[in-house]
Amino acid sequence: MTRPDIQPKASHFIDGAAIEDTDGTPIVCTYAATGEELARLHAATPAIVDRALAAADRAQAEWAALQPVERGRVLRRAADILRERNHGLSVIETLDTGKPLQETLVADATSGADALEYFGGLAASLGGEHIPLGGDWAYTVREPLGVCTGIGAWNYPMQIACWKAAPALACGNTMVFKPSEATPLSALKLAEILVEAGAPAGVFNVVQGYGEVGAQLIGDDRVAKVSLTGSVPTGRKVYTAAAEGMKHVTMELGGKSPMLVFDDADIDKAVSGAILGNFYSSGQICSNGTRVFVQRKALEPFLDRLRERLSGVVMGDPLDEETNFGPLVNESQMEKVLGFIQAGRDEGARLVAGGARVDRPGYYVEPTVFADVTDDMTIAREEIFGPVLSVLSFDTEEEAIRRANATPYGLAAGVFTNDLARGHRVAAAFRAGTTFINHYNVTPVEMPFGAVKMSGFGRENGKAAIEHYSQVKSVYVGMGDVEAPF
Ligand SMILES: NC(=O)c1ccc[n+]([C@@H]2O[C@H](COP(=O)([O-])OP(=O)(O)OC[C@H]3O[C@@H](n4cnc5c(N)ncnc54)[C@H](O)[C@@H]3O)[C@@H](O)[C@H]2O)c1
Ligand SMILES: O=CCc1c[nH]cn1
Repeated sequence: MTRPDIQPKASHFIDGAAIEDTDGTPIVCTYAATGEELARLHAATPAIVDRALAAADRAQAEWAALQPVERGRVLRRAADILRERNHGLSVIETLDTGKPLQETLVADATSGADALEYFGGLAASLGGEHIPLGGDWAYTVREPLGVCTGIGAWNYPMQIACWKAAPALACGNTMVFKPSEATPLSALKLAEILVEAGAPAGVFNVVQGYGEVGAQLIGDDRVAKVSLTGSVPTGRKVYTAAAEGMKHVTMELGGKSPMLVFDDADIDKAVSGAILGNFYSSGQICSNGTRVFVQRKALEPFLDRLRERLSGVVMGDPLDEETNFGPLVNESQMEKVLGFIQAGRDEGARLVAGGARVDRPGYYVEPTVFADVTDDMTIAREEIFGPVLSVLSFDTEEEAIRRANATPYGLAAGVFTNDLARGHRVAAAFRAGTTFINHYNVTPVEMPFGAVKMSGFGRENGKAAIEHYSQVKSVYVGMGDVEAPF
C-alpha cells in the first residue's frame, strides 16, 4: 500500500483554524514498524495554550445556548463523516500508533463515531426533574460544567478523543484536548470534522504537547473539568492538580486486570478472551486481562489451545490488512516490555511462548506467554502494557476471587464459566469497574466503561458519562407566603 503524506497542516487546531507556532518543542511522529520519521509537529507554547482556552471559554455560552437537538445533530453529522472517511482515518491511526490496519479499521474511528452518534442522540433528552413539595415545588436543571480539558494516551488516540469530546459537547461544554505526544495526529482530524459538521469555532480545540502542556491546561482557572486517559502515576499528579482548583475529574488509568477460567468453561472461548485481552493492539490496552487464572484441571488444555492459536499470528507491515499483530508504539515502550519479560524469566516464571524482540526493523515484541506465574512476581503485579500474558493456576472459586482482587488496580475483570450462577456471583465479587462474563475487552458505547481503586474515577460511555460532564442545579419555587421567625 502506498503510504500517504500524513504531515498535518499545523500542529494545533484553535477557534476553528489550524494554527502553527514553531517556537514549541518539536514532536516527531515515527512509524513504529520501521522507526522512520513521518511527521513533525510542535508542542504548544504557553501563548498557544492560552489562545485555545480563550477560544473554548468564549464559545461555551453560545454552544450551551443552542437547542440540545441542534447540538446532537452536529455530533451525529460528525459521526457520519468519520464513518465515510474511516479508511483514511484508519491509515493515519495505523501510521501514528503502529496498530494493524485490520484493527484500526474496526476499532478506532468507528468507535469514535459510535460515541458521537450515541451522545448526539442523548443530547436532547438531558432534562431535569419536577419535585412536588406540597404547595411549593422544585425543579432541577442539568447544566454543563464549562470548559473541559481532555488529555489522551497513545493506544487509542481517536477513540479517546471522541469518548471525551462526545459526552462533553452533548452536555453543552467546550473542550481543549491534548493528545499524547506519541500520537498527535488523529485528534486534529476530529477537530476539522467537527467544524465541518457544524460545530461553532472554539467548541473543540486541540493543542499538542508533553506533560507540561497538560499541567498548564489543568492549572488554568477557566477549566472546570479534567478528563485524563493515562497511567496511574500521571493520574495522581493530574488529580492532585485538579483538586487544587476543586475541578471535576474523570480518571481512566492503568490496570492489572484478572481473567478467571473455570474448568467448566468453553476453553476455546476462554482462549479467545485471553487473546483479545492480551494480544490485541499488541497488548497496549488498559483493560487487558493480563493475569489469567486457570482452574487446575483446565490448565494444560488451556495452554495447549493457546499455543495452537498463537500459530495464527501474522506479524508484518501494519498497513497490510493480513497483518494481525503489530509493533509496540515506540522504542521506549518496547524496552520497557522487554524489561518485564526479563523479570519474568529471572523470577522463575515458565516461558511458554515468545519472549523476545522480533528480528526485523521496528518495535516488535513476540506475543509472550508465561505459565507457573505466582502472585508475587513482578509480571503479575505491574502493568506491562505489552503482549505479555501471565497464566496462574487456582483450585477454588473463593481462592480465585480473593487473589483476583488482591491488587491496587480495579479497571476490569473477566470470568469464563458455563455455570450461569457462578458467572454472576464472580462478577458481583470482582472489585473492578468493568467486568465481563464469557467475553473480554469489548467496549460498546452503550455500556459504561471505567474503574475503581487506583485505576481511576468516573465513567466514559453509556448514560453514566453524562453525570461526569454536567451538574444539577436545583430551583426551589415558593408559591405562597414566606414564614420567618421574626
Ligand atoms: N483506563 C483507560 O481508559 C485507559 C485507556 C488507555 C490507556 N490507559 C493507560 O494509559 C497508560 C499508557 O498511556 P501513556 O503512556 O500515554 O500514559 P501517560 O500517563 O504517560 O500519559 C498520558 C497523558 O498524560 C500527559 N501527561 C503526562 N504528565 C502530565 C502532567 N503532569 N499533567 C498533565 N498531563 C500529563 C501525557 O502527555 C499524555 O498525554 C497506561 O497506563 C494505560 O493503562 C488507560
Ligand atoms: O485502552 C483502553 C480502552 C479500551 C479498551 N478496549 C478498547 N479500548
